[in-house]
Amino acid sequence: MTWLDLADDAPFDAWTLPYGVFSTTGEEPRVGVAVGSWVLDLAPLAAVEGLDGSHLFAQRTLNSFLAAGRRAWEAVRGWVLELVTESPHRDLVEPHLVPLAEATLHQPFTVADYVDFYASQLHAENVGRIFRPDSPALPAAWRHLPIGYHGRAGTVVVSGTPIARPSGLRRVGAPGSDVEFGPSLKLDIEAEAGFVVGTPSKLGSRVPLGSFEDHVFGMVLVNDWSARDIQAFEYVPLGPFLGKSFATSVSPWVVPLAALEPARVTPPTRSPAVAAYLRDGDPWGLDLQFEVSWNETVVARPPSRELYWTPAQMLAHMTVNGASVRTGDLYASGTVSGARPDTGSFLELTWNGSDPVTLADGTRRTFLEDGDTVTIRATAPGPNGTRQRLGEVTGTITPPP
Ligand SMILES: O=C(O)/C=C/C(=O)CC(=O)CC(=O)O
Ligand SMILES: [Ca+2]
Ligand SMILES: [Mg+2]
Repeated sequence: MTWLDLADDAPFDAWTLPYGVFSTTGEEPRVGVAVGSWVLDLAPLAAVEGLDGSHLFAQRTLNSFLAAGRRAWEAVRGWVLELVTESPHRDLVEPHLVPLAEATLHQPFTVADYVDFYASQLHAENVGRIFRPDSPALPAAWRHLPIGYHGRAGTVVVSGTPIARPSGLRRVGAPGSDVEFGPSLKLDIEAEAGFVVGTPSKLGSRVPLGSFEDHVFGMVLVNDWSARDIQAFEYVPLGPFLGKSFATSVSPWVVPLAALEPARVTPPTRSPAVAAYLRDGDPWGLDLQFEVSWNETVVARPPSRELYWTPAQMLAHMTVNGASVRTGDLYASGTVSGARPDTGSFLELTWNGSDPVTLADGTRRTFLEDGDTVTIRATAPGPNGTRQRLGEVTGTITPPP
């Protein structure tokens, strides 16, 4: 229970307590925690309290705090939970609550490497059917390992950043038609969960499943914008390149793994049995409920609980060859799709444009038009039967530069 007066429709409750970087007019960006409709300004509060770690918060990114490691994350979360739940702290805390409406939110962390997985079976099968109708829906390796590709860290942008329509080479007509250069005609979204690495691993070592929580700090919502026409032409056989590298949006608030404890579920049974390094005794399936809005019309509610691979397995896989991870690494689940229409992409929702959706204003859509706005939100089970909000990631399409 919190002493704060939280509206039912407040962006966050007093449990999730996500971290971000904010500024107010005339002041430097710094680390804050969102609670209700406020941001708790951690640096001055930690200074008043004489905490060792106060320097971690007077920073323009979360990276120093991410690098401080699991003990520090747990200690700070414990401190913040106590501040917002025990009423004697009210006089101390109140002067450091900034209304969210007055805060500018910045990119929360500097992204080191960015990897994108492909963990939703329904998504993989749908895209297989659309792009590779003459092949099996699932690639041969799909049930053996979490398939992924390396993305572009430098074009990960914070929610609200305008997304310029990319141009590239693509076929405008059927397979075999002329290849032309021009603005993408099939600009799409991908609703995903992204995981943020805090503690690095050593080159040449692995991060076993059981060490997931020692390395991964938390989760963001991701929109992996995708130009399907550019992608479909360029990506055989090396995988996504310019069709996805122009921008990937992330939510400004990083939800700590600790807040997701009540959302953990057992993932689906894997068949055939997976290799030992992917066998999870204490699994990290997550029961997230996404909601995709297209110009304010909710068009899909993709659930994540059926994802075949968990974020712990993704990390174990990413490092099984001795590749190391760094503070600020971001890796995403891949598009989260349930049965149609609850898919995490419009490629699937409109079946490659053949089955348009009607928005609340009566207009019909296949892929994104200039001026369209997409907002992805998510909720998850919280403590004691509550439901917690996990924030949102939004972006508006602007004409090609
Ligand atoms: O299956 C394909 O040909 C393409 C798949 C994607 O574009 C999805 C991707 O980026 C990975 C994911 O988000 O699941
Ligand atoms: Ca993706
Ligand atoms: Mg992308």
